[in-house]
Amino acid sequence: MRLHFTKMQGAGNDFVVLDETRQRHGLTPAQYRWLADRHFGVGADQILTVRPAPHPGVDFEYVIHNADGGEVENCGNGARCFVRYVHDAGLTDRRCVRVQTRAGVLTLALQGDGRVTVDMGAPVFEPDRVPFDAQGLAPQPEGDWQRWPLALPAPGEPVVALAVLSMGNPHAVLRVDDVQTAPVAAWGPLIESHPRFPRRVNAGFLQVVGRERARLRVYERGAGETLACGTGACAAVVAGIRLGWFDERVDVDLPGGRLTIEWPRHQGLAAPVRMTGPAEPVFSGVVDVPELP
Ligand SMILES: N[C@H](CCC[C@H](N)C(=O)O)C(=O)O
Repeated sequence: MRLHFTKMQGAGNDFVVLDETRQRHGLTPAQYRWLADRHFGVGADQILTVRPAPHPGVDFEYVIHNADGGEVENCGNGARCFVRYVHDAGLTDRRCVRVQTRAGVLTLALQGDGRVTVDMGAPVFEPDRVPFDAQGLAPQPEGDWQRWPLALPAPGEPVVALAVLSMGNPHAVLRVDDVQTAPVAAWGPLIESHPRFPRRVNAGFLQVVGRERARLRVYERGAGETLACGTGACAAVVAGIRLGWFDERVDVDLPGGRLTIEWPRHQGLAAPVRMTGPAEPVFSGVVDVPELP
């Protein structure tokens, strides 16, 4: 199947963008995996698909597949690239669009300086909506929101304390002294696939630099460590604000670039998280995707 695509990146998190506004391609998980493969395919952390609005309340449908071929609920860096794509491709003349994802509706706005601001919606702590093992995940009263002990499956591994929450997609945040020396390669896969997370989880390694500065590395569900994770930056800042480490606006430095996250916690736990960061096209191309079951 011959496909037109556009390669994009947001703070180094990279994407293949497909336009299905006129027709569906009907790709299989194996074909999404092929497109994401950095040796046999195009190469990307995620595949983003633009589809027509499923209802009048939004402008487009925004569909996300991880490099492992699985469809997921949300992708923050991808959302910024999404609005840059639909604007540059002439699919809209608006600089602010609303999109429907599996997790809900996002509002995406192109800024004058080329960056993009996304209203990511409210974080979710309730176990019945957080795709985790609900055991013991009842929301804690403010102030003593516990960091969750997680006994890693490997015997002899230390018990780590994680903050778990959802930005539409699941996140587990671990505080570390220095992201450079954090055990991302060793612990990331263990946390990602730990039995406590029945739909797996994105594992964030957070270094608190100051009340308005953080450094973060993320071992992403279905993609491994990426150069940036937008929902991961949102989850880390929200967890840090609730645990008293941050003010309500934090610059987060990830290996691929900087994201600015704002959460007006004083408005309540249901306050929406806003993320601002870069979104850049890299190249466009045509590729023959093999027939894969
Ligand atoms: N790996 C994530 C999806 C992509 C999220 C990330 N690339 C972002 O920018 O938010 C998951 O399985 O939930």
